[in-house]
Amino acid sequence: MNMTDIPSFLYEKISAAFDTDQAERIFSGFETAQQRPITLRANTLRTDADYVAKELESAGLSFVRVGWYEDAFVMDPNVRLDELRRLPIYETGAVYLQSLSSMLPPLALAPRSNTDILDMCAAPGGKTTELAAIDPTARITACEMHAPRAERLQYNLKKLGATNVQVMRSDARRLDEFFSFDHILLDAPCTGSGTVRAGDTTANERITERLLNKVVRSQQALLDRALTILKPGGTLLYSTCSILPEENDEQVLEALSKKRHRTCSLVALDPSAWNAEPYPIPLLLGGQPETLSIAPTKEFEGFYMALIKKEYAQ
Ligand SMILES: C[S@@+](CC[C@H](N)C(=O)[O-])C[C@H]1O[C@@H](n2cnc3c(N)ncnc32)[C@H](O)[C@@H]1O
Repeated sequence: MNMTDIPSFLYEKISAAFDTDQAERIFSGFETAQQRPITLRANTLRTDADYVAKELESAGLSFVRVGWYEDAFVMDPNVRLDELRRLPIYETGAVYLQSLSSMLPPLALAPRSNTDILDMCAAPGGKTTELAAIDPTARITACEMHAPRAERLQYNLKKLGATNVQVMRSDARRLDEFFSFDHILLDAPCTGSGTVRAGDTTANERITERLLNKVVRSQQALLDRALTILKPGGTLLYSTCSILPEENDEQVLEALSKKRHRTCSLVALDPSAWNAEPYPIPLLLGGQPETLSIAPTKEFEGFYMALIKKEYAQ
């Protein structure tokens, strides 16, 4: 493989953070990502997965259903975006184009029914709408700081029929302690290092030390706030589409080491929940045993998840 196809900063970071086998897996994942097929989620707020399957078949678009999630579809590599976008199921919000990795956090959070949920960094709303579909009885607050992205979020919520969601256009780092939630999804801003495709000429300018330092600061502040406004007895799912330990395990362990968060601890995520064929999740090895790092592959973006529980104070 030609290493000049991978951003040089990222190449060095990955080589330093992982053993040779895992680093090679990541680099070859970036290579095969060039052929990543389109994936989508049936939006059960509008329809069900069998109806989506029938509509795709009658449009002559081939797909494979995913073993661990009945609403997930992997399209044949020959299916083009414009073919999908023309379909009534796309126009009416019966499907949402979403990567397989990014379907995992709402499933891993697995909210109890009829609870208060905060999606802290929500736009464009893939995971918000998935949460809304998982539990239409939930009261979901979707926070987004950037105005144009908040508008996109609002648009997607309406299109997909997620009526149990309130949008809050604010900086989630400053959410008042007056708010509290049973479940929080913190899908943090990140370098996007897991989504790199070899040969992407813009990635070298995008993924830099400066960006890493900026997102690490923001992740720290967001995680600190999330742990503060999580209700005792509640759970927080932290995720990034990065594979760098600075944004993932190191970030989570640093937050949990703070005295003020002593009632919070990691809950082990069980990878066997997403092990079914076809498309079992490809795990990266060597991280914290309770958390999950997903290797970039042809079908999956590199991704990270950690689940945290807050106990009642003694
Ligand atoms: C990784 S994206 C979220 C993707 C989204 N969860 C989804 O599944 O569609 C991170 C989002 O967080 C927003 N963001 C970044 N910093 C924020 C902050 N301090 N408060 C609220 N939103 C923030 C960004 O504008 C971006 O839309």
